[in-house]
Amino acid sequence: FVGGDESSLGEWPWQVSMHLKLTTRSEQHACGGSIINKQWMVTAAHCVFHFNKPSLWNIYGGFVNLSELNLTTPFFEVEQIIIHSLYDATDISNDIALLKLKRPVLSTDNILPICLPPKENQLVIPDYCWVTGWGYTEETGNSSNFLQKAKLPILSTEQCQTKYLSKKIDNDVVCAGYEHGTIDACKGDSGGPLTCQIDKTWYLIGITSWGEGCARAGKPGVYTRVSSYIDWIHENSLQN
Ligand SMILES: Cc1c(O)cccc1C(=O)Nc1cccc2ccc(C(=N)N)cc12
Repeated sequence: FVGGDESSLGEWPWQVSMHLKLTTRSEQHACGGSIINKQWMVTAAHCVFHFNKPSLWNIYGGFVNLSELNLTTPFFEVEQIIIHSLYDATDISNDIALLKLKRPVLSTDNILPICLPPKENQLVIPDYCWVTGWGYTEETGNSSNFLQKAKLPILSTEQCQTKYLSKKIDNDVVCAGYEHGTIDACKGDSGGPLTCQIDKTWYLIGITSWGEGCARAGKPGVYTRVSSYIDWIHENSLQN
């Protein structure tokens, strides 16, 4: 995340780090994700599209400092990966996936689910919301050890379309960012949450998806609009 501040433990208890196992003994943070109930988490489809074997992933929750993790740190294993059937890598549409965890998440002070918004836009989204992640701190940089956070202004669909004239910006995404750039999500933040506090409750409004470069002026971040996928989430994450 570019231009953010360090988060404290328990501030974003739904945030998880998805570690991709490259070899039997090495893994690395690849994407963020959000816990939505005791058995399921949501992330971006582009995080898992080429790595859709559940055994490739170790999910870490309840911490803010990546460098604290070691081979004895407990993690959640993935039982099932469900990628939206309409995910399209060319225009990065329907960039959403569900991961079923092998064991239920026991909520602690530092691990709690985030609320899903009601479907369609029944909620009034505030002018500013929060984005968090361990992604690149510069466009050509590398991941941050500490979970970063920043408050970003929410753009209207029309405003965002004017920033990306060659792309399709519709109501299935939500854009966030300052006109001058400077503060923005980046590679490695993908799949993580855009959360808004509405009447004292935190809701998962967006999933970090893409942007042209990172923190560039006039190039806001683009997030999957979660309220457009509530039926899909409920249909696919049946808690049996
Ligand atoms: C293509 C690319 C890189 O290779 C390295 C860093 C960034 C990029 C890039 O253009 N954008 C991106 C690539 C992958 C995930 C991204 C997530 C968020 C944003 C954002 N600005 N909100 C940009 C992303």
